[in-house]
Amino acid sequence: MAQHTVTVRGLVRQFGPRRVLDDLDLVVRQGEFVALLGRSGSGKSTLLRILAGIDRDGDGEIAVNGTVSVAFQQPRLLPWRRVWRNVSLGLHGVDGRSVAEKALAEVQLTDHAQAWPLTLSGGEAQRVSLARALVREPDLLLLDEPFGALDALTRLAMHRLVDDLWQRHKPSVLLVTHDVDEALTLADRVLVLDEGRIVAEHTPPVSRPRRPADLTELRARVLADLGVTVDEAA
Ligand SMILES: Nc1ncnc2c1ncn2[C@@H]1O[C@H](COP(=O)(O)OP(=O)(O)OP(=O)(O)O)[C@@H](O)[C@H]1O
Repeated sequence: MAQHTVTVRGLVRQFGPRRVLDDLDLVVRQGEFVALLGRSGSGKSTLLRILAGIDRDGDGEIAVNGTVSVAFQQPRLLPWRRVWRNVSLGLHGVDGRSVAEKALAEVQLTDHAQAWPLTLSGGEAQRVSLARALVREPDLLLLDEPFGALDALTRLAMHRLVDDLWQRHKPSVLLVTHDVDEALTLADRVLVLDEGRIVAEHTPPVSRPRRPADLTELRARVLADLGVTVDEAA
């Protein structure tokens, strides 16, 4: 039987008196793309930080099988290092330059390997951040609102890129997002977090790329789970 990349049971994370995560269960299967939706403050980033090992104060069973890379909403590049060095930072025992160039080619940034981060557009910087995550060939890719700060067109291009990278490398992915369409377009399973637990789970059609027209009904159901009512007449 295939092993799960993430198994979480009974996870509790408390800040003072407030239980942000409250007896949460979650499984991410090997090679599965899971999106996590939830209202602001529902604990999505907290969960990701716990899975990434950045926050070690969660109680419960947390098993992450394999290597993990994280990409955040802000690319967090080091401005004093060239793009390729940002990508290869922290890699040991390999030719950093050539693995960085390979990862940059995957995100179509070959021409920017020598550039300084401050000369990049927002979308380019976010692609560097993705290259940096991919260069480690992670078993689990944690994406925390990675496209939230991008304009709509760049975001669509990033969706295509991530879909393509995922299909080629098949890491397990846990994507935190506010964007219902992003979740429904990219993920195998869409989870809704509320009151510290997963309260709903949806499975978009398996076909890829997914057409917005195929997702209308599902979008309304997910929005209802999030407490948003859709005006049918709109
Ligand atoms: N270090 C901390 N100390 C105290 N409270 C915290 C801390 N980190 C997070 N919280 C609280 O936990 C709750 C969940 O925060 P988290 O960032 O996980 O939410 P989120 O679902 O990712 O929100 P958003 O969608 O707005 O990014 C919030 O109410 C936040 O104020």
